[in-house]
Amino acid sequence: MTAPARVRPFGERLAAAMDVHGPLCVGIDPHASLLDAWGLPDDAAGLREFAHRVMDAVAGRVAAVKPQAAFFERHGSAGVAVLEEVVAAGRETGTLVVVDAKRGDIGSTMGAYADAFLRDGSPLAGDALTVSPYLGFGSLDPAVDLALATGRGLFVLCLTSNPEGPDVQHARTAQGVTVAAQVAARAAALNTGAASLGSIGLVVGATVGTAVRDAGVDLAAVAGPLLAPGVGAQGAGAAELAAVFGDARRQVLASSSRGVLAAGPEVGALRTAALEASSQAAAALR
Ligand SMILES: O=c1ccn([C@@H]2O[C@H](COP(=O)(O)O)[C@@H](O)[C@H]2O)c(=O)[nH]1
Repeated sequence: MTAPARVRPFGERLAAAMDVHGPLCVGIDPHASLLDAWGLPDDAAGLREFAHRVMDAVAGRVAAVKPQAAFFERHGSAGVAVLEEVVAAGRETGTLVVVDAKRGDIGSTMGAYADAFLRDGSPLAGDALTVSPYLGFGSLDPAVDLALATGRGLFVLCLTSNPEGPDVQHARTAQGVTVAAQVAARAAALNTGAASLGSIGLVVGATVGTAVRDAGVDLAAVAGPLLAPGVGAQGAGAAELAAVFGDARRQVLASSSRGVLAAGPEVGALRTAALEASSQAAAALR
């Protein structure tokens, strides 16, 4: 009997993509204001044109794209269909797709989210999904299991880029460690034995300043990818990336949405902005 083909883990695929293209993820966040600035209607047709222009500009040229599910869901089922098209375009062009849906629920419901976003054959299943551990890290088990079984990945919210995050993430558990440090330790345990990067990553905002140190989070020990939103529109740049991530900088996938999308609507201008952001991230993180 032949052994089943081994699926290549997400972490390995992401490490390879970052080696080729640099450490940038382009966020696809079709804000109503951006649709307007691009001369597109704030409806599913406008959304579709926007999303395809971004994919035309960056697919095969950056390590990953990150469609923000909320901006697709606000257009109802027609918007979700466009999200499915983005996922399909990523598959067709060999571009990794991180679906930023930040799912998190009790374990039994988490199984259904995993089925939607991480199961082979699901039209919403990209290469990785953002998830929230704030119903308890163990509630994510169905997503962890399915991601690892299908060669997909997770990015678990750890230290988010918004100013409200520390209220929860810097709080201390009964064991005396911060919530963020505990999230990081759980991710590290899941990446034990991974060949290059593990497939269970964290979200750590590039805007968090000294929070990694303040909250006692050991990012290098995670041995998985670190998705770093906050680059561009939220104010972080090369200096912040280098300062926040220190010794863990080789694990970082910097993420910029509006910072790149503001260059639209022309495909060439979007591509130039993305490649420039990618070079800057590479220089900051090398
Ligand atoms: O801590 C987090 C987690 C996720 N995000 C998401 O990233 C983008 C940021 O967009 P910009 O236009 O580059 O500011 C957006 O989809 C957020 O939901 C984050 O910003 N911070």
